[in-house]
Amino acid sequence: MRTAVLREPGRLDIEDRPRPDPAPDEVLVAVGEVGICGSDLHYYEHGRIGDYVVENPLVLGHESAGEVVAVGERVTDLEPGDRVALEPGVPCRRCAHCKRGEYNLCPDVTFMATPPDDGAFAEYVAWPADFAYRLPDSVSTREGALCEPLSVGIHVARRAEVGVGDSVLITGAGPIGLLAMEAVRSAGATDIFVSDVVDAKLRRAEERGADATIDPTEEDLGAAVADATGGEGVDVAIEASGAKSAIAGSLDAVRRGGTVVFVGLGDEAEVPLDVLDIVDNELDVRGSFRYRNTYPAAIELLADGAVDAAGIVDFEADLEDTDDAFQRAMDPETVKGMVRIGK
Ligand SMILES: NC(=O)c1ccc[n+]([C@@H]2O[C@H](COP(=O)([O-])OP(=O)(O)OC[C@H]3O[C@@H](n4cnc5c(N)ncnc54)[C@H](O)[C@@H]3O)[C@@H](O)[C@H]2O)c1
Ligand SMILES: C[C@@H](O)[C@H](N)C(=O)O
Repeated sequence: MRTAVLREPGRLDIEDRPRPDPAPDEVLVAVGEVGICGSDLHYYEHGRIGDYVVENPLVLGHESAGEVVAVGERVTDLEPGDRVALEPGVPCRRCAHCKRGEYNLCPDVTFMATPPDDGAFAEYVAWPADFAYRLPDSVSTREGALCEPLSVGIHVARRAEVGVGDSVLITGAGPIGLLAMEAVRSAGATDIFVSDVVDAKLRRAEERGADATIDPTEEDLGAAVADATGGEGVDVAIEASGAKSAIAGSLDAVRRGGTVVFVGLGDEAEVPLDVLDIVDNELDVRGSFRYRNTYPAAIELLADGAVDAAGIVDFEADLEDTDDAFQRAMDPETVKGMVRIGK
């Protein structure tokens, strides 16, 4: 089968590899579409993310969906012909976190395209059947692949406990910020503000229904949000850029008693926080890491037409052109590129 393999930073080669066989609990999936994520781009550019270093050739891609072509002998609920979205992180199922149900925190997770585990820029992937979710006819294979970043958005909306009528600020209008916007809207948020430093991203957020957009290089984020909320601040701020200034700005923009959730992963891990401000204003400050139990909700939301995930896509490319597609995806105005492999 053909695969796109990262052998050294800045170079993806198309290579033949043996087609995997499904284990007894696995399905063999003919991959249809795969999204290019910021973390794929980071491995492509730098060959590492923090302690995860690409030491051996690595197949990138973890936002994937496709068609089941074979099932292992113990798989009873999927069959060849089913289209499925693949949840890329498979936890150990045994540790304390897994037992508590917070399997996204499992330290022994196998996560596609995270060294040393290969991802989905390949014609076939063998994957545990319970992490493959059947797609109804009303959900396209592309939308199935986008269940992954949508899941990040759903988890952050859940972590923020967004409620009906809430006002929400989202800093960063990349795929995560834009899909968090879809998730918080479907959770009942009515006033959604989005900030970004790239004009095209702000326009994109407006087209997709943001009530107001803010460029923090042109106006003070906290002041702009205060103006728009009668001086009070938003109920919830979701930080989805990783930028140091947005981290501080999201704390300024939230109302007393409000909630700030950090989902962005910046290059700088240490950022000064005014703890007295957090205490005095009784803020809930939380992190949000990947997701758990979100795929069924993502698929339901897509099937109901409650969220638009495919609308974030700027372009698609064939597997052979994955390297070019990565170059295009690095343009700051691009939100999402997809690689089409099969049906
Ligand atoms: N916690 C998790 O589980 C998780 C999962 C996926 C991605 N992430 C992280 O979430 C962040 C968003 O992911 P993405 O794929 O959308 O990334 P992205 O790089 O495509 O989007 C980030 C956006 O933030 C904007 N930005 C930069 N500086 C800003 C500022 N000061 N204020 C407002 N916006 C600013 C950029 O212009 C860009 O549009 C990244 O840091 C990523 O690493 C975290
Ligand atoms: C969750 C996923 O989208 C993210 N890029 C990660 O590797 O953690």
